[in-house]
Amino acid sequence: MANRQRKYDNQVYCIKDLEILGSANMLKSYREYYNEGAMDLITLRENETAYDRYRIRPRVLRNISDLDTATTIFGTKVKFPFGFSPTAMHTLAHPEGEVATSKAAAVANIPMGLSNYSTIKLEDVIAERRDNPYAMQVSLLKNKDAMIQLIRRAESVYFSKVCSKQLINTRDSGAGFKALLLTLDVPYLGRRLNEFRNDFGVPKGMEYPNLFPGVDVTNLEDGQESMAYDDCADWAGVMEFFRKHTKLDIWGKGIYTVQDAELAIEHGMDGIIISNHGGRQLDSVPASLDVLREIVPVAKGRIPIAIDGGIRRGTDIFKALALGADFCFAGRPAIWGLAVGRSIQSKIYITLTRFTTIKYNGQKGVELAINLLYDEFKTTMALAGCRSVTEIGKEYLSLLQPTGVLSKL
Ligand SMILES: Cc1cc2nc3c(=O)[nH]c(=O)nc-3n(C[C@H](O)[C@H](O)[C@H](O)COP(=O)(O)O)c2cc1C
Ligand SMILES: CCCCCCC(=O)C(=O)O
Repeated sequence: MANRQRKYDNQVYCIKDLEILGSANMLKSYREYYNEGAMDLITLRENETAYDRYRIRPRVLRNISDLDTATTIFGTKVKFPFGFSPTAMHTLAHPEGEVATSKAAAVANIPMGLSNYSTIKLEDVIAERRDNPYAMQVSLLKNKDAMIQLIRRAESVYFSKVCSKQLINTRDSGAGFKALLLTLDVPYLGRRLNEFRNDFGVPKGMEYPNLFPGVDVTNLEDGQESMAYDDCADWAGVMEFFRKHTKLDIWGKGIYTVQDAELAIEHGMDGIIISNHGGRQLDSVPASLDVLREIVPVAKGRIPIAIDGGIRRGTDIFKALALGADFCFAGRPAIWGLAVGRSIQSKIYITLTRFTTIKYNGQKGVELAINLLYDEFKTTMALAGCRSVTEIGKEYLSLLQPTGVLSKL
């Protein structure tokens, strides 16, 4: 039983349970903002179901006693090939918001992408020394000053931090922001019908303290120019701007085609995330897993390839790696973990004999999400007979044809 954690809080045994319990803890308009996507949700659904078309082909008697799930991303060793995609406004799911998500990611030693629409200052998200890597997501805006001040702040958290009165160069420890994730697929926001139907809005006085510090975003007029997306952006201009303003690695997030993967390589990006924004931008685009299969034959080994969208199980992570991804991210599981955290009560000790109960523990909810995926991934590796992440390859998968026939990849 050593490899199995049988009892989880609140009867949550898999990410689906987490989704159900977390969703029940949220207001309808917030729940639908998080869980739904663009138009008829075709891509949103396919992101998940694409994984079900593959079957794992285990090998036996492989001596998996030294099984190692570790890998590297953004130049840093992490616990397993999984991290959090940047998602906006975590405080709508839990009052501790991105701080809770960050603490859980740090405890687990996995990477976290921080949205530029985070509702907590990036300096507070990384307030203590952490050894896991972070990536700052940047939307391409017309307002270049907003992006430049964001980059400066992300870099200064990365380069120098005072810990226990000692100045630490976090570049050496692996902590802090190591990369920018440029969101390439939002020249406009997608049409999310739930937001129209629910008249989705954020609470009065809310800010995006990383992009527009001090601005009450609920007071802005629709289409406010200072916050507008850059609909003139092109490859050369974007790369020139970011290379000029940062020393951090530059990853492109929102790659949907082989042609754009080629352009990312040609323009010297440091990595790509194959992503359709969790089905929230253009509906009817293919599942990200199907795009991965097209991109791997031309891009593998030339640029690090990550994927997000629909990853809900350890077997999904295994399948993406077997199809050639170097790393996997997911967005919504962190949100559901935060929301589940609303009903996790924790006892904290004040002295050796007295303790108090904290009602809301967002960090514990997010840790639950990570632990589930980690346990499932480790179990999958063990049962498939893979001792290290680099051993996972397409020989461990078959494609299940609609006829029921299994075909080799
Ligand atoms: C509620 C929500 C907010 C998001 N906000 C951002 C964002 O601010 N910037 C960004 O680049 N992507 C954003 N995304 C997209 C995620 O980074 C990621 O691509 C997506 O969640 C992956 O799909 P998954 O949720 O199925 O794992 C958001 C996604 C969700 C669900
Ligand atoms: C003006 C705030 C927009 C936040 C958008 C965040 C996002 O990308 C999402 O998918 O939602």
